[in-house]
Parts: sequence; structure tokens; C-alpha cells
Amino acid sequence: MRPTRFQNLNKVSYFIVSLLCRLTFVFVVFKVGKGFCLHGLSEIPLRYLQEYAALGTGGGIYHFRDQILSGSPEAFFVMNADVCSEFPLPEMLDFQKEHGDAYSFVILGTTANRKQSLNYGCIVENEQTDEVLHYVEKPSTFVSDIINCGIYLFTPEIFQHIGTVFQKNQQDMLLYYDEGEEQSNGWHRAEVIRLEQDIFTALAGQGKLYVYKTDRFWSQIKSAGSAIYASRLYLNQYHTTHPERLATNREGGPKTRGNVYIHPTANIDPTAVLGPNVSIGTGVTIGAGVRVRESIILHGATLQDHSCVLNSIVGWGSTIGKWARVEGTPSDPNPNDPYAKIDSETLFRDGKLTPSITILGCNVNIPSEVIILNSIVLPHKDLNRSFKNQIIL
Ligand SMILES: Nc1nc2c(ncn2[C@@H]2O[C@H](COP(=O)(O)OP(=O)(O)O[C@H]3O[C@H](CO)[C@@H](O)[C@H](O)[C@@H]3O)[C@@H](O)[C@H]2O)c(=O)[nH]1
Repeated sequence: MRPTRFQNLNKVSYFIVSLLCRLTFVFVVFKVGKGFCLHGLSEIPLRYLQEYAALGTGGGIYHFRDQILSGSPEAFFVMNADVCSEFPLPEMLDFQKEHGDAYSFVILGTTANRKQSLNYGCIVENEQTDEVLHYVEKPSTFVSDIINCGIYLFTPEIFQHIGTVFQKNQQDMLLYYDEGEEQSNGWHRAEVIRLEQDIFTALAGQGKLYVYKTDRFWSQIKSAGSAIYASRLYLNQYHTTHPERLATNREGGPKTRGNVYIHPTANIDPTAVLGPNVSIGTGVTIGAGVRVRESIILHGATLQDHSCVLNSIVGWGSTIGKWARVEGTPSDPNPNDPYAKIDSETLFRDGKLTPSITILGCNVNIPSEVIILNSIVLPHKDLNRSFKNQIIL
């Protein structure tokens, strides 16, 4: 196994707490000898825990607390499933040891610009100690430019705090409801606990909650457009973590520009030009004269001769005909603002589809010599003409 930042780290389990598409990752850390230890990532046992209803991130982990705490871990990470990051987990563990007491909790924070900070949890810290003094979830006016990244380090003590909120919710429900079905409904509602509003807001200023600030890459992945941006961040990260994964210009291979990942099973004509920010999946076929930029081509797709794919995601097994052009509009953060984040905008603005990347679902067929612009094409569609700014069902 390749050495990773996690090597020498020992004994971890990994849980996914989920309901439908609501996902939270829980990453449990045990103490071995003097330090905290994590395994090589490929050896982590993975368990999938399914909530009976959406319980909120706090309620979800509280519901499964016995399983998370089995084996008496020293600490565990909780991570929102819709973020990408360098995930500085070892650094957060070190930070916890240096700051606060052994029972303190750590939030990963980063800096956002004033306007965008309103879309996130905002943290006011003590600049000397990094203690969280004040926490407001998505405030309506400016509170702080340090935002919550949705990555937390907890000790088992967090469950006492969540338990207190749970009991209070239960008492409130008992006061409210008298009988039967309504009461069981109330029981469920007592279990719904949001980490941010119900726990962090109360813990702020109590000497329990600290913020570890990162200036490394971090982004939400909430919209389709952010997938290409996230791919760019990870490809860039490969320069330090996995340089062998980045394609280089070799004789007989395609011409690459910037960061490009090519799966070894892909079959690419040497006259194709790929990059920057291109990821080519397993078994992809790319013909002569093809141009691909800022795109993700998923496994089994075929790009026929002289086709052009820009700012797009091409689904599994899709085919793009000769001389066809598949193009989207990037929705990257403002490159002139170092703290700008990607806007997780909705699909529609003023009743119109917002121009964004083009996405082809799986097994889509694009005929030769057409243009597909800023569109979302659902799976298994056989198109017969050009489309612009459309969702094709
Ligand atoms: N299992 C489970 N997961 C949940 C539930 N509710 C939310 N999640 C998961 O929790 C994550 C965030 O939930 P959102 O409700 O989408 O919140 P947000 O707008 O992304 O804001 C959160 O993330 C920001 C950083 O990306 C933070 O800045 C903000 O404070 C907050 O934590 C997602 O991965 C979501 O799937 C639930 O009931 N059950």
C-alpha cells in the first residue's frame, strides 16, 4: 500500500449515517499507546447505518451512539457528505491536543467573503485561544467571515450535550401532546436535533468548542456545476499527494495540458488534446482530433473523432458523435477573490434554467455535427438535433 498521511495510524471505523440522500460520515478514532492513530484508508471497516427518519445531523449520530462508541473510541469525526476538502484530520487531532481540554470539540473553519458567509454557519472566535465564542447558523446579516466547513472532531462527551437537548425536546413534547398517535409523532420530533443550531450555538462561549482554521482547499458540492470545480481542486491536490495519477505528455499518448487524470484502461487517440482539469474514466474511447477541457468523462463513454467537450460531465456509456460539440458554462468562484466560494445556486433563476455545465446522463447518444449547450440530458436519451439551455427528459 502507498504510504499516506494516515500511515502509522491505527484502528478506525467508518460509518455512514443516512436517510435517502441525506448523508453524514462518521469516522471513529481509537487511541493506541500515546497518540491517536488512524489506519491506511483502504483498510477501514465501513458500516452503513440507516435512520428511520431524517433526524438531523445531531439526532442521526445520537440515534446510533452505541454503535459509534462500541470499542470505546477516544474521538470521532463527523463530516457533511456534500463537501470536498483536503480533510486535515490529523491536524485537527493535533490541534485538539494543543487547545482546550481533552474533552473539547473542534470545528474545521475557513474564511469566506462577507457576502457569501451568510450561506454558512458563522463562527466568532477568541483570536488568542481559537475558542468559539459565538456561533450563528446562516445569519441574515454579517456575523463573521470564519465559516463552518461541516467537518467536526468530537469526543464521546458530545452525546451528553445532544442527550440534554433530546431530553428537553421530549419534555417539551410531553407538555404539548397528551395522547396516542400525536405523542409518538412528538417522540420522533424530540429526536430531530441539528448539530449547528441546537448544539453549537449552546456550546459556544463555554470553553468546549474550538475552531481549527484551514487555508487549504475546501468547497461545498451542492450543484452539478460544483462537481467539475471539485474535480479541479482534487486534481490540483494530486501534485502533492498522488503525482503518479496525473497524466504526462508521452510519445504515442494524447497531448495533455494542465492537470489530467486518465484511467489506464482508456483508449485515446494520440491526436486528441485533453486538459486542463479533465478526468477520464475506465474503458473510455476517445477518437482522433477530439478536444476535451474542464470535463469529467465517466466510464465506458465514447467521444468520436473531432468531437469537442467543454465544461461538461459525460455519463457512463454515452456516445458523442463525430464533430459534435457538447459545451457548458462554468460556475466557478470569482478568481480575483481569494475567499470566494462556489455559489450553490438553484437550477432555475427567474423561471429560467441558469446556464451551467452540460450533463449527459448514462447511455445518452449525441448524433454527429450537433451542438448541445448548457443542457441537462437525462439517461438513455437518443438526441437527433442540437439543444441549448434545456433539460431534456
Ligand atoms: N444522516 C443525515 N444527514 C443529514 C441530515 N440532515 C442533513 N444531513 C447532512 O448534513 C450535511 C449538511 O446538511 P445541509 O442541511 O445541506 O446543510 P448545509 O446548508 O450544507 O449547511 C451545513 O454545511 C455547511 C458547510 O457546507 C456549514 O457551513 C453549515 O453550518 C452547515 O453545517 C449534508 O451532507 C446532509 O446530507 C439528516 O437528517 N440525517
